[in-house]
This record gives sequence, C-alpha cells and structure tokens, in this order.
Amino acid sequence: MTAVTLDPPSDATVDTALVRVTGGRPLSGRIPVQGSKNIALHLYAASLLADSPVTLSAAPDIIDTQVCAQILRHTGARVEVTGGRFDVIPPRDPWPVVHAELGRRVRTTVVLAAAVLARAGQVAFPWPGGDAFCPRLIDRHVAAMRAAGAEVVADGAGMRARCGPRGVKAFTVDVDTPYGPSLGATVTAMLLAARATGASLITHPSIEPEVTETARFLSERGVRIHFDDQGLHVAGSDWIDGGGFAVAGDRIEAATMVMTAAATGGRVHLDNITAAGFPRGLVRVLTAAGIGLSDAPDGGVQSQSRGPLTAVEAATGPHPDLPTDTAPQLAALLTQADGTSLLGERVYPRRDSHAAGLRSFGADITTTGAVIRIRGPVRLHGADVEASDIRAVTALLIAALAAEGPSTIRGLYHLRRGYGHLLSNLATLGADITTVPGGPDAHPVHRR
Ligand SMILES: CC(=O)N[C@H]1[C@@H](OP(=O)(O)OP(=O)(O)OC[C@H]2O[C@@H](n3ccc(=O)[nH]c3=O)[C@H](O)[C@@H]2O)O[C@H](CO)[C@@H](O)[C@@H]1O
Ligand SMILES: C=C(OP(=O)(O)O)C(=O)O
Repeated sequence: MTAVTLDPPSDATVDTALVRVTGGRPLSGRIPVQGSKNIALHLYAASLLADSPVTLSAAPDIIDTQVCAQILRHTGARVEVTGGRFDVIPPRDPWPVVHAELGRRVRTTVVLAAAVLARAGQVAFPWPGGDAFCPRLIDRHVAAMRAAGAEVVADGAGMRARCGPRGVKAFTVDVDTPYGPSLGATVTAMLLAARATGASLITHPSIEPEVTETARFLSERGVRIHFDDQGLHVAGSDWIDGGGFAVAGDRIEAATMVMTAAATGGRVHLDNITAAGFPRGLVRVLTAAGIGLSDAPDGGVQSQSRGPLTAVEAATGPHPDLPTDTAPQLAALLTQADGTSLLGERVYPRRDSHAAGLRSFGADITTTGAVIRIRGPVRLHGADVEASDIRAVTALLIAALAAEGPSTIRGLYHLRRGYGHLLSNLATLGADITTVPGGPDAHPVHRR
C-alpha cells in the first residue's frame, strides 16, 4: 500500500466568471443530453471495486468528474478522463484515504469511502461536500459501515472507519430517513455488501436511477443483486469484473432543457434520453403545466407546449416522484404559468436558495416553511444575480432567458460542477448568451 502524491488541487471553487444573457426569445432546436452527473458519480465509486480495468462511457464533462478522478488517483487507481471516457485501473490494495480537500468538494465522498473500506478494510474520509442548501445528513451511511463490521469514529476533520482482519462482513441495514430512503446510503451499503462474504439485505432502499444503474453495473460484473418486498439483496463476491458501461442520460439536465424551452415559448428535441427516462412524477407535473413529452421517431425526446402554461400544485419526493433536483427550475418555469402554483419540498426541508434570486427578476414568489408559492404569469425583467447551488443556477438562467432585457449571473462554479455543455447548448437553441471569464481581460466564449 503506497501513498500517492498529487498536485495540490487548484482553488476551483473560486470562479469569478459570469454569464451575460439577453432574454426574451423563444428557444427551440435539437441538442444532446450529457451522461447523468449523479449516476456517473456513483459509478466512479463502484469502479473502485473491480478487479480489472473499467471504462465508463458518456462520463459528463464536469468539475465533479475531475474531482472524483483525482480522488480515485489518490487511492492508487490509474484514471484517464478523455472525450467522455472515464478509464479506471483500480488498485489491488488501495491507499485507505479519501483526499481531504477533494473529498470536501463532492457529495459522494462517503460512497467513495465505502468502496475503499470494502477493499482495504479501513478508510479515512472528510465530511462530504456538494451543495450546502440545508443540512445533509450521513447517519445511514455510517450505520451501513458499522453494520458491515467497521468501527467508525469522527474527528474534527472527518471520519475513520476500520474493520477487523477479515474486512467487511455481510449485514442488514435500514437506509430509510424521515425524508425518504437515502439514495447515497443505499449505494454505500450496496458497495460494502458487494465485497462482503455472504448475503446482505438493505431495507427500505432508494430506487433512484443512481441506485438501479449502480446495481446493474455490479450485477453485470458478477455480483448477485435483486430487489424484492424485503428490500435490496446483495450476495458479495471476491471477484468483480471490469469492462465497459455507459452512463445513462441526465434526466435532470433533460428536464432543465425542456423547462427552459417552455419558459421562453419554445420546444426542444433531446438526444440520449427517452420519455421513459423522465420520472413519472415529473411527467405528471409537466403535463399539468401544459408541456407534453414524446419519443421522437428518429430517437430522443421531443417537448411540446399545449397552449399557455398553467399553474400546478406539486411536491418533490423520492423516485419516481418529482425530483428535488428539478424543483428550482420548475419554480422559474411557473413564473410564466397562469395562476398560483404551490411547490412543496419533501426531500430537503429548506431547499429554496433560488427564491430570492428569482424575485430579483420580478417573480412573485413567497416561501412558507417547505412550500414555495409562485404567482404568474409575470413579465420578468433582467437582473444581476449570483447563484449559490447547482440547480439554483439553472433556475436563474431560465428566468434570465424568459426575461426582457440583459441579465448577468455569477456563481458559475455551481454550473460547471454539474453541467458540461449547457451554455453552448442554450446558444444552439438560439439563446443570446455570453460567458465572460473572470478578470480584466474578459472575452465572450459562447455567442449566437
Ligand atoms: C451526488 C448525488 O447523487 N446527489 C443526489 C443525492 O444526494 P444524497 O445521496 O445526499 O441524498 P439522500 O437521498 O441521501 O438524502 C435524502 C434525504 O435524506 C437525508 N439523509 C440522507 C442520508 C442519511 O444518512 N441520513 C439522512 O437523514 C438527507 O438529509 C436528505 O434530507 O440524492 C438527492 C436526493 O435525490 C439529490 O438531491 C442529490 O442530487
Ligand atoms: C444537489 C445536487 O448535487 P450534489 O448532491 O452533488 O450537491 C444536485 O445534483 O442537484
């Protein structure tokens, strides 16, 4: 086991670039959807379990991909990220540390730690990152590690987990929370169970596509996994094959593009996703708002608006309900809908950092506890705003594109963390959008 030296990570979270948008034109056209950020992040962790090289295709071209590549390299993996391929040669004997600074940048830190623990029998990891829109607990991840036989202790900087000499053991764990089954803890438990000797059971598992795609990845590589009424059963394996696997299309980016087009009075044709790839709860809400989705005869999904947008009442929830990661964009869309919309947030009680930003554009939005009320339609005007999380930034972009006149949006780090080509795709759809790098010599990057 050897420590790997990395160049110190750059201070990438400081991003002084901004986007200039002149809104007010309908956006329409055909664009591809990237590989799903959140599915990819869990597959990067799962790839550490393999005993031969893994190639993930359609890996999204985002900051989180680069951060995970660095975290894997720090454990001793060889990782190449080029042209949408994420090639991993997993270490036989990983260095049992999730890099402290890098681990604080992504949400899947504990999932990555679980993969290292499963292989090395011990791991130290920092508190996870991701967006800090409200407290994001990890008690179910820790419960899974403890159930798998690890002693887990916290110190100021993070946690350390250590198993006995035989490594992880088979276990039963419940990953339910007051907010629904934990997506991340389900994958953490699945990765631990995949390397344990014997049969494990995860009760009340999440069934988000991040979970089912990671399960498909593992089962195609020889791990026996199935869901039934009791939960998710995993029969551990001491050999896990490598090989190729494609990251599914990003349902959140797809939903964002559909809503962006609709907010401006346009429509999109999206490649690399099918209508079935949109969660049912989201399709129900879009349909109620007056937006249809259908599989296109030549592949992909087409959106169409059925008359003026209509207000809706909806609440987020675990898959297949309305995804929390689409609620900020939906709030922006509903500023253009006729009537009063009510959006409840059930997964994260206070995920509403976008509301103040939308008000800067003239939106009529009020927040009461976990419910956001939006009155529309409102003629939005341009604004200068700063986004503070990954989905808030796209909500503000939607408002800017639907508004009359120029806007500027800062906080592009959050956009780059989750979207590889969203701005150039918007330009392809007809948006007047310019990225201005930070500093005095700023110049346009995307323009139409
Ligand atoms: C990288 C990634 O895939 N992130 C997604 C993942 O986050 P993440 O995996 O963090 O979300 P979880 O499903 O674990 O969390 C859902 C809820 O359960 C709570 N909880 C979670 C774990 C735990 O041990 N205890 C606990 O109480 C959380 O605070 C939250 O209120 O799922 C979220 C919900 O679909 C999405 O918004 C995120 O985009
Ligand atoms: C909140 C999100 O990401 P993360 O969990 O990486 O913060 C998201 O993808 O909407």
